[in-house]
Amino acid sequence: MIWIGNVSKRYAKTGPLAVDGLQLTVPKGEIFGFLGPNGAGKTTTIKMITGILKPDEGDIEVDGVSISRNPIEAKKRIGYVPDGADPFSRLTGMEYLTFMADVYRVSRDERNKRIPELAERFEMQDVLGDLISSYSRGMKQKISVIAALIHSPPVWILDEPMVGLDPKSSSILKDEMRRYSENGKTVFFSTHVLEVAERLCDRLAVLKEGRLVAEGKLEELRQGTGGQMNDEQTLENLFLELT
Ligand SMILES: Nc1ncnc2c1ncn2[C@@H]1O[C@H](COP(=O)(O)OP(=O)(O)OP(=O)(O)O)[C@@H](O)[C@H]1O
Repeated sequence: MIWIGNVSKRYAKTGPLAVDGLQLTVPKGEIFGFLGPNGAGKTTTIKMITGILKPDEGDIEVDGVSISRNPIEAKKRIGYVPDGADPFSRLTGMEYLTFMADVYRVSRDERNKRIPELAERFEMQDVLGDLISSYSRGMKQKISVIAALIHSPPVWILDEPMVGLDPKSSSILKDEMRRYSENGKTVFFSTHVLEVAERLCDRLAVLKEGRLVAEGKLEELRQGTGGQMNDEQTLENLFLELT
C-alpha cells in the first residue's frame, strides 16, 4: 500500500510547485498508472515515495511505514526501477544482482532461487556473466527490474518502465506486473504509453502542473468528463481533454 498525504514540493525556494497538495492512496493488489504531460511532476512524486527527495509538506507511507520518520524500514519495502536505469556498468549482471541481494539482506537460499527464476523470466540468463556496460538499453532496463524484485518487496515502483523495451520484453514486464499485483502486492508506475495504461491498470491518476486532475478507474474517469466520453473512446482522448 502507498499513502501520499497532501504532499507538496518545490525545487527552488521561490519557484513553482513541482507537486502541489497531492493526496493519493494505492491499496495492495492494485496496478496503478501515473500519467501526465512532460513536467507534470510524476518523477518528482516517485522520488518522494522512494525517499530520494523530501517533501516540503505532507508525508508518505509505504506499507504503513513513514518514509520521513522511518526511511530504512520504508525503503526495505520498495523495489524501484528508475527512469532510464543505468546500473553499475563495471559490474557483471550477476555481480550487480548479488550486490543488490546483499543490500536487501536476501538469504543465500532465497537469492539462489530468485536470481535464476527472474533471469529466465526476463530472458537474461545467458548474459548474467557479461559486463553491464556491454548491455543494450533494454537489457539494462531488465537487469534493473530484476534487481528491484530481488527482495520480493510489497511495493514495486517503476518510472517509465516500457522505454527501451522491445515488444516481447514489454509484454514479459506487463505479465510480471500483473502477476505481482495478483499476489497482493502494489505496482505503481508512470508512463506516457496510454495504451499500456489502458490495458494494464486497475486505476489511474492524471497529474497536471503538480496537481491531480483525475483519479479512478478508466470508466470513472470517462464519467468524470460529464458523459462526453463513451465506452469506445480511448484514454488518449480523455488524457488530451484533461491535460
Ligand atoms: N532537479 C530539478 N531542479 C529543478 N527543477 C526540477 C528538477 N527536476 C524537475 N524539476 C521541475 O519540476 C517539474 C516536474 O518535473 P518532473 O520531472 O517531476 O515531471 P515529469 O512528470 O516526470 O515529466 P516527464 O514526463 O517529462 O518525465 C518540472 O517543471 C521540472 O522542470
